[in-house]
Amino acid sequence: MSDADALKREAAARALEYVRSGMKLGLGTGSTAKHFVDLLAKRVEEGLEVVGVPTSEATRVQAESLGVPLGTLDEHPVLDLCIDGADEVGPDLSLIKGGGGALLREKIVASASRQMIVIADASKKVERLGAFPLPIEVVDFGVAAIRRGIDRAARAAGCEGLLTLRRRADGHVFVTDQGHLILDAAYHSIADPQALAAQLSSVPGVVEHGLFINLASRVILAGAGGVTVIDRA
Ligand SMILES: O=C[C@H](O)[C@H](O)[C@H](O)COP(=O)(O)O
Repeated sequence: MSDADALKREAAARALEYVRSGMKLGLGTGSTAKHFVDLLAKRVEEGLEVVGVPTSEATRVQAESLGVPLGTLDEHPVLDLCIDGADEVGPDLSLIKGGGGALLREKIVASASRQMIVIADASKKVERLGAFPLPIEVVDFGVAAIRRGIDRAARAAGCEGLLTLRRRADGHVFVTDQGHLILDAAYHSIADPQALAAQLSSVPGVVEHGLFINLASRVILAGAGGVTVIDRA
């Protein structure tokens, strides 16, 4: 296991301390959330009773293969706790998510959860969001027009940057679990995430964006010096 991976697992292990028997859990997506699901499965084997609602097909397949009981948001519209990774964590615990393309289901699940705990290695903590390209999920219709709409909206929030259509490693266009496309926006530095979020949400054809504001209640960061837990003020 690489050093970064060991830190991700450490953060995931700490998050498990907040899980109680009987809880309905949102299960995040990505390499850090994968560690959490793995550790959770071991606790389930030992008798912990939980129901997980996965935020992606990848997480569903992993959790299912490890024997974690799963349900849907239709069966459980309110979840006790959602545990997920992040691509960037800002000072007020606002986040950029969607590096793995799961932002839409992740945001729906996080919004349906009483609490969201973000787990990450300490390198994800930033002074200002935006160095990580912001994923924007769009419908597969009129993408050139949607791009123009996004550019206009972003400028109104003080952001400008190249939009890149996400592709898979094999060169094919990346399609999300919901059948949409992703434009990765290189804004570099987002001065007002709330304003940008509102602007992007107003563009027809934008399904969701990777700015998660006022959703994370707690962030667990694992770094060389140990684990830090930060609660939203
Ligand atoms: O779409 C993917 C998610 O938002 C991930 O939680 C995020 O990209 C962080 O992933 P990782 O834990 O692999 O860095």
